[in-house]
Amino acid sequence: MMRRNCSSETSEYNFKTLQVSRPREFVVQVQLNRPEKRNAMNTDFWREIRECFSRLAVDSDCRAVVLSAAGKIYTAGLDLTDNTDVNFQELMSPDKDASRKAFTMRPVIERLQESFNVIEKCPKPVVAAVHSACVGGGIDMVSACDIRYCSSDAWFTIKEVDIGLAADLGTLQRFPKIIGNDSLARELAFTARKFFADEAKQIGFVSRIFPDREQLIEGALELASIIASKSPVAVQGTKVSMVYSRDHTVAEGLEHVVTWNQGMLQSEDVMKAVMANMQKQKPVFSKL
Ligand SMILES: CC/C=C\C=C\CC(=O)SCCNC(=O)CCNC(=O)[C@H](O)C(C)(C)COP(=O)(O)OP(=O)(O)OC[C@H]1O[C@@H](n2cnc3c(N)ncnc32)[C@H](O)[C@@H]1OP(=O)(O)O
Repeated sequence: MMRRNCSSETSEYNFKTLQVSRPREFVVQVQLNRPEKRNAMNTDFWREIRECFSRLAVDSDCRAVVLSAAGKIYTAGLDLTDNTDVNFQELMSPDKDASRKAFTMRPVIERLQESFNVIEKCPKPVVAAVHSACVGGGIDMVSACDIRYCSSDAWFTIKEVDIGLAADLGTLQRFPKIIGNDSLARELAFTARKFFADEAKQIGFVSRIFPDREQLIEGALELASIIASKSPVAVQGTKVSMVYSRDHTVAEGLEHVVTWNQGMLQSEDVMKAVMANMQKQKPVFSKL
């Protein structure tokens, strides 16, 4: 496959906690980049990941995303030292009425949820490339991705019960559907038991394991590159339809894709793809 290396960092994605680059044609790599704090999710992160994926959603030079992380581990989850978004001390203080504190918390949690919902709403497929530890909020995040790959040293924990919380950023909603085993999902969420790469693959949480981080990133970029070589109209329609269908009946999903394709079948990409297929050539699709 032809590889145009566009590895330079992109000036339009200038963040403190994320490093964004374009390592392959139409592929964007978003790297969690606070390694000294084990990529713990602080207030800058919650804002930046929201901004980043909102922009990628409408970036015509992006057709697939790899979500990786710099440093020793993938992520330690919620930054337990940052009380900007969630101030546990203030919440426990008896000075303010409980229901008023609850009303204040609601939009805060909704905003944090949106930080990962944007990954699912982004129509470009997102491949999570997980090495070493993926803790708490990390499971929320990668559960919102389309595909998960990991390295053989990876381990995961739905850690929230250990800090006295019910996970509230998507794990409890998405994880059981990903693994298709409600009993095991509950076991892992009730106990915070660590599960390692082999079990993650066996239960369907990740689809491939690579020997180390380097080969993991290479494998994830290769996959993203293949996805990016296909019609963006077809790929993005496929993601939108699969996300919709997960949460609806078969009949509703079919109705949705009829409505989608009654417009999208008019795409020039259909003819280009068919012709290229017949002529055994590689199609070139214009930007979307
Ligand atoms: C409304 C609620 C929204 C979201 C909720 C999400 C829930 C969660 O995410 S629950 C999970 C919370 N996270 C944890 O409990 C993990 C705590 N960290 C660890 O267990 C370990 O750090 C480790 C992940 C296993 C990694 O170990 P190691 O590689 O040995 O690193 P350390 O020496 O422990 O840490 C290095 C450095 O990073 C800081 N750090 C690590 N984790 C966090 C964290 N979660 N929050 C803030 N800071 C963290 C650690 O303090 C060290 O900092 P120094 O300045 O070097 O001391």
